[in-house]
Amino acid sequence: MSDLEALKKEAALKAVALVRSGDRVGLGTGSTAKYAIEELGRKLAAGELTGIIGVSTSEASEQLARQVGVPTEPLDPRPLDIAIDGADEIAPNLDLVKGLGGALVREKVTEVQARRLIIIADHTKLVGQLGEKAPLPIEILKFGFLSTIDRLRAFLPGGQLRQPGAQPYVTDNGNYIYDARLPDTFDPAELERRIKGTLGVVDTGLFLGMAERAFVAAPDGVQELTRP
Ligand SMILES: O=C[C@H](O)[C@H](O)[C@H](O)COP(=O)(O)O
Repeated sequence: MSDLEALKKEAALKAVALVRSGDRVGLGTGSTAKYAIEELGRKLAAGELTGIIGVSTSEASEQLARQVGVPTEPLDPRPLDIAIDGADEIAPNLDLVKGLGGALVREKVTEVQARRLIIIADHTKLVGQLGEKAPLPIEILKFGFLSTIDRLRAFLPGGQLRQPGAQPYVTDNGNYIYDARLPDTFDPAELERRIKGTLGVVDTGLFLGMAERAFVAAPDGVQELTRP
């Protein structure tokens, strides 16, 4: 395991330590959340946790949960006790950019119902301001996507349709993603409103005011950050 992978796992174990038997747990998506799902499976198998139910934020996490023995249920209107997920950027106030793994919409729809959203990451995800390192993923309808991108480019120029190969990337919801370049200065809440008010947009990877705390692992230890 590389040093960075070891750090991601360390952060994940800290978050899973907050899960209590009987909890309904939002299962995040990505290379860091993977370690949390595996640890939940390990704890269930070892009898260190009982009766937890996972709610997956992607097909990939659902499949992993099955593999490691975490029982799951689809999202319903009941609150989740806790959700554990990674992030692409973490601002000092714990506002986040998420969605480089393509799961932003299911993550947001699920995690907004969590009493506690715990973010796990390695130290490379910390930024002074959102947009510093990562683009902002915006999920858009496939239908009319070029028109939607035109509308977005009017105030977010410089982004691009996510297209890793010959075809655009398709989300679990059957949509496309526009990876937007964020401006140097902006008001996150205002930008979120503006993007979501754009015809053809499903949702954005801005997670504002949602995370309760973050475990951020660095070579000299795991830092625990809480929302001010
Ligand atoms: O869509 C993916 C999610 O938002 C991930 O939580 C995010 O991309 C971080 O993933 P990773 O832990 O692989 O860096």
